[in-house]
Amino acid sequence: MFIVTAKEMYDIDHYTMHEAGLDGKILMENAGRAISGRMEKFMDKSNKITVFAGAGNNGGDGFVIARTLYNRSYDVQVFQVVPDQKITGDAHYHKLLYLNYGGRVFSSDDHGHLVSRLDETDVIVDAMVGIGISGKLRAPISDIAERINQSDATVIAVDVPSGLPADEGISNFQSVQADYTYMVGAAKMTAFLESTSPYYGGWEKVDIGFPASSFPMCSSRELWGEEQYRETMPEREKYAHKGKHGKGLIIGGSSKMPGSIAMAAKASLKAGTGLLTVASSETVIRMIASHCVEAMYQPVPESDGYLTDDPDLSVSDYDAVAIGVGMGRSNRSAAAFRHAVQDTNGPLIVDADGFYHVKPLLDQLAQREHPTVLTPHPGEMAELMDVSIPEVLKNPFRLSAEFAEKYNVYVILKGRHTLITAPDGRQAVNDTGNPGLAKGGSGDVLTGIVHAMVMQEQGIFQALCNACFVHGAAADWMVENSRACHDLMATDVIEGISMVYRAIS
Ligand SMILES: NC(=O)C1=CN([C@@H]2O[C@H](COP(=O)(O)OP(=O)(O)OC[C@H]3O[C@@H](n4cnc5c(N)ncnc54)[C@H](O)[C@@H]3O)[C@@H](O)[C@H]2O)[C@@H](O)CC1
Ligand SMILES: [K+]
Repeated sequence: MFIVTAKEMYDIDHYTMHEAGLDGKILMENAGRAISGRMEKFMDKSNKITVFAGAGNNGGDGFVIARTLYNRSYDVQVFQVVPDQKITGDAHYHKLLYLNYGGRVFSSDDHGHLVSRLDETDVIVDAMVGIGISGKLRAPISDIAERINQSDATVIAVDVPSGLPADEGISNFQSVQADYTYMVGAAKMTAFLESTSPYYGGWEKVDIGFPASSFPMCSSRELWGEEQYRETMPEREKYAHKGKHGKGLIIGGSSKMPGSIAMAAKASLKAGTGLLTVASSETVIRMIASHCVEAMYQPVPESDGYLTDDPDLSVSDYDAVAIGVGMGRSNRSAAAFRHAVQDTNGPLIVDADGFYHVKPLLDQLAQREHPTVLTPHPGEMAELMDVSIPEVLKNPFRLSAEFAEKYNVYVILKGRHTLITAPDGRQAVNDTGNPGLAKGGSGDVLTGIVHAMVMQEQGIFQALCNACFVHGAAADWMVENSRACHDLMATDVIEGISMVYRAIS
């Protein structure tokens, strides 16, 4: 499923109508019919349905929904939230059809009727404003939005809850709070932002007949879920040997945080790494070796509990190197970091305290011939980019793309909707995971899975998307079957990896 901005959606519309030749009225018919069909799961024939229709094509969708439901014997009334003369074009065509079928349209200026109808309404259809919104919701629609939000009815939004644009970048907005949103043709960016996604309620995409080829032409952003995982995750060959699945190195750990690297190592092995070496201080190795017996260990010198550089550590001998987990922010470790950036001869994954060390080396990352992967959460991303955390949360798509392009890195911006970005601008939002992952250790496990995935036979971008998918799906499986979000531990997520591999292939 593609994720679009308003401009991209209008480009898809334009292509469909003017290049492929499908009439806009038919698209609107398809949208309204698809939504009314799916809405029926929320209703029965005794329900009263009130449709709020605006002036644009979003309102047009509303008139099709009203006609379809009216024609199926539902008790439907439409409240038009703009004067008659504002309803033009395809929306006007569908308004007339609705009237010709016998439907009734009222003005939202008739407050008495509006209030009494809302009192008895079971289902509200919000078709006031869609992705054509500009700025904050204006009166009278802003007042009606407030009334809708106070009502006890089930609120179904058409395309987007009225008040939200498709694009990221907003902070001052007022929106209808939907229980469920049917997004038309493609998912909209605001469905994945921390501040706006809750207004969508549950959601799904409805297909209205846009040519499949128009989406990749207009957008390079998609939602990564089970379908994409199944399509891209490589199968293990029958005669594969351990060397085929990657010879990996993880560098990190400090005496204060020995667990991090242990979890990353376990996750890496569990996710499929063929041969794993853990490079850490002797103190850390003593603490963790019995917890991860499958790994090999390479002691490196330490100072005051922190790793220092070991010039003899041959980072170039490994297929992929992960560095940073549990490493701490001591400047004693800076040289070890530079060593990994300069000599790693394959994908380099940087996480956690690694960001502190990598920041002065960003220009060097840009020169690396092999992929570099950074896995920050919004706070770490803000520090890397010298912007505020609210700024990152407001513009995650744009900031990740700018950063990835500038420094030639892959970025995994972690969060409720983890966003994966490639240096060439491709982006994916991961579809799995739950609040149980908001806990110390989750990031270490993700690093381990990413480390394993980049060594399997798949494109690097797909590898990162699949790593995020497996991480979230493992957490989901555990929460569905044996844990709750409260008690889910990072080590449980490692256990869940097996279930994902067994269940989805
Ligand atoms: N072919 C198409 O163009 C299709 C469009 N579709 C629907 O059309 C929508 C986009 O249609 P439009 O481009 O006509 O735009 P919208 O219908 O989303 O919005 C435009 C209307 O909203 C009003 N408006 C804008 N900002 C406002 C604000 N801040 N406060 C109050 N009112 C405001 C404008 O005055 C205008 O009347 C999509 O969201 C989708 O629902 C679907 O029917 C599929 C096909
Ligand atoms: K809407």
